[in-house]
Amino acid sequence: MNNINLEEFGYSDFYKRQVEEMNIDDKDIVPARVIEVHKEQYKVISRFGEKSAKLKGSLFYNDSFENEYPTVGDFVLVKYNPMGDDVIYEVLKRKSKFSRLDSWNLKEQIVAANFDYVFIVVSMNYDFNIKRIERYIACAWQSGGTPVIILTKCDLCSDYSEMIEKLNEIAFGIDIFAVSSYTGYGIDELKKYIKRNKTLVLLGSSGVGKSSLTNTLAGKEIMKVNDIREDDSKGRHTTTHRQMIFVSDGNMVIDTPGMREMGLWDAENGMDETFSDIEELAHNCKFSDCTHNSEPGCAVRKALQEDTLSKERFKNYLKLQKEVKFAMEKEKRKLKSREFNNRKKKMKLKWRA
Ligand SMILES: Nc1nc2c(ncn2[C@@H]2O[C@H](COP(=O)(O)OP(=O)(O)OP(=O)(O)O)[C@@H](O)[C@H]2O)c(=O)[nH]1
Ligand SMILES: [Zn+2]
Repeated sequence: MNNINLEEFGYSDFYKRQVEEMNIDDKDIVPARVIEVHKEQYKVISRFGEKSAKLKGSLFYNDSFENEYPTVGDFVLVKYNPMGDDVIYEVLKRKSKFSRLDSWNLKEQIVAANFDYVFIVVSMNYDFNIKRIERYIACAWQSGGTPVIILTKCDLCSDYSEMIEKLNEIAFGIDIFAVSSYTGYGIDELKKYIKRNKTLVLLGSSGVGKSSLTNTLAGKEIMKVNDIREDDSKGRHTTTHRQMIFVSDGNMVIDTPGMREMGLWDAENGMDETFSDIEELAHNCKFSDCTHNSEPGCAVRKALQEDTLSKERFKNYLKLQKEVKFAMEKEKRKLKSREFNNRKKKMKLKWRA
């Protein structure tokens, strides 16, 4: 691939101006966009095509990038190297970003940058939770992207007018779409976001249909969809490491593990509010770590017996709890081992110095 026009990949005046102000007189230093991040290795796209790149300075660790490590979606300046890896010199100011707190060193970790739209993906069949959607919206506005609400799996729901009504109350000025990746319903209306040089991120809990939607928009299978039985609505968490996905010419979806995790952190925080009645009951259980299974003095089971708590609701509570826990633990394990490796590397370098 050669002679790429980076503008088609979102390189707009906002970034161009930054570069102009730097007055660089080296012809080999060019703007590029980060499309993949591996341990020390990056993949960037510039006018010279797709290339491998490394950070300037130390191969392993670089203080000058401490707070500004490039992330997927970033526009950067690279020194073009026809013989090998390009060298990343500078991260340009971002127009939007999602970040989360790194659990190891409590630093901000940016998980996606420079997207235009934030698709808030909510499944109609069981995921609908207005409080959570409100938080997603707040998150999206804060990120600098434009939120769009997508209600998925509308083939499973004959009447969703009530959901739309509820959404209209909280989502001022935000476009709301009901779609089905199975029947294709509503997909055409989303096409206005699938434009050249636009970048999207998808925010939403596991199993709501983010991968399916991406595939449907692309018109081909780019992402693996894990089939679940609709009767138990459980999401699968086998999402592998993907990064920038090219849906159509110059239209991109950022899908990083960190981005997926955002939906989950939020789901956990949302547990309390969503099921505040059950959490409240649980306060009265004899044991503070009661699992509401067979422990004596369980207030939740008592409520179930007395029918003051519906079995259906309790089942949903357990479902969400299980989903969130499972996914969180997996992500945490991954994160820990990644951070452990990074620390090991830093230690080694200190040693050598
Ligand atoms: N009925 C119906 N099922 C759907 C639709 N879209 C996705 N599904 C199903 O929902 C399940 C989850 O879909 P995915 O696209 O993998 O969901 P995801 O949000 O990417 O999930 P994670 O990868 O776990 O984050 C799969 O079994 C899909 O077949 C839809 O429009 N209608
Ligand atoms: Zn209990």
